[in-house]
Amino acid sequence: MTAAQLTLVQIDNYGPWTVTPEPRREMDLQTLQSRLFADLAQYIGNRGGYVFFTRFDNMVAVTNGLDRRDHELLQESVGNRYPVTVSLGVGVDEVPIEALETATERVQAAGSAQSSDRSEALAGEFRDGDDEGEGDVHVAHFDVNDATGKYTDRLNEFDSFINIEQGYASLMKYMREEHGALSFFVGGDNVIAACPDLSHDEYMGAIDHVAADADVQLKVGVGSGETPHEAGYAAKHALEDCRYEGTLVEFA
Ligand SMILES: Nc1nc2c(ncn2[C@@H]2O[C@H](COP(=O)(O)OP(=O)(O)OP(=O)(O)O)[C@@H](O)[C@H]2O)c(=O)[nH]1
Repeated sequence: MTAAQLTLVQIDNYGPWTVTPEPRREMDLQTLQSRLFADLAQYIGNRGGYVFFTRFDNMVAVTNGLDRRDHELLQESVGNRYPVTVSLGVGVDEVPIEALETATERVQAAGSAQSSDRSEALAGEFRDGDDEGEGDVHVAHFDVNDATGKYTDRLNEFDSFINIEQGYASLMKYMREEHGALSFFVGGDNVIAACPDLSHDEYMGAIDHVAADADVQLKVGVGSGETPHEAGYAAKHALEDCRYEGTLVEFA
């Protein structure tokens, strides 16, 4: 059986901190946020997980392979090195959005995002990493066809960005609503999605939808594995197969 373990990372009481004792310089906040994301990417990535920056004050991670102790150490390390702390909620489900719902409810139950009483909450269930038979996580790596020729080499960066973001917005909504999948922009023209077990036709449906809705042509490689890294790495290979075969959907 497939099951994704999702972790919501939420900075504790960040809103008030950004304006106390008076508004902080924006580029200092940007530096903090991007460094925190980089640290999470390294910590979680080294353990086979994936993390996405989403809104920076809240980040979403796929943490199959990370146990409670890994989460505790992450909180301790952030707390030691940053002027902010993070709360973590963890959920497990075949459908990624359901796992994230559970993870989110657990953080919300511990207190508001803007409560000075909540600090380093950790709540959740963890997949048993010892159980090899527990099943795979599915990762889809979407990429815009010839983004370089269509956008990067032709348009200014802002208009390229609008085109890519429109495709992303269309895809993320469709995948969430139709399949409970979570799609995240990861830079360039790339979107990585944590998905349930979907068929070739279901991925084709997503690609057709984005082409009609946002006039952006995607292709996708899909991989499965015990950890997000294994699944995502296989997905990258499948995407290379798309390039080689000239196809729009390939499974590793
Ligand atoms: N995050 C991430 N970004 C990537 C990856 N591969 C490419 N990119 C980004 O995507 C941009 C475009 O690269 P490609 O997707 O290879 O180029 P393309 O013009 O769309 O060509 P085709 O994908 O072959 O149609 C690059 O400048 C990178 O920023 C990847 O595996 N991960």
